[in-house]
Amino acid sequence: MSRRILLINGPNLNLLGTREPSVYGSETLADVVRIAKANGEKLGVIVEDYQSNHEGGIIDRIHRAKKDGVKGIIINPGAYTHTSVAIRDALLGTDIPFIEVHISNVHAREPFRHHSYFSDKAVATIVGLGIKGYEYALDFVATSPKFA
Ligand SMILES: O=C(O)[C@@H]1C=C(O)[C@@H](O)[C@H](O)C1
Repeated sequence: MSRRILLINGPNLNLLGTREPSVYGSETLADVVRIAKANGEKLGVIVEDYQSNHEGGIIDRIHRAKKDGVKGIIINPGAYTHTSVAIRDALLGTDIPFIEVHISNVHAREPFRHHSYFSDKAVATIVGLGIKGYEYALDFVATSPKFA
């Protein structure tokens, strides 16, 4: 059975394409999802996608992923990166390995963006590579035994 991978994007990432293009680029979230699903086909994995501006929705989706047999999560928590113990706990509580992705280089931005509640528990973090970061993450999640 194909490996199931969940792509989660947090708040304001639905605005990609028009949101601060100098920081986040001009591609849309639909572009990110389309590319991920196409690459998933090539890699022989099933890519599910979810975006929410609400912390509880993200938590509930992570809980459901466990039940659904998702083997890996690629998550850009958006601003919740810097605030959400609750989403951290959902990932730890379901024990699904994950890669943290940020489109921008958060370490080169405002100090409050330098801390993540996720990075120490992530298999890997990819920051500053634009939406390409999602592609690199999927390549790894689809092929690494860490997500088998
Ligand atoms: O670069 C990104 O993808 C992250 C996206 C956001 O929405 C910000 O709140 C984060 O601080 C950075």
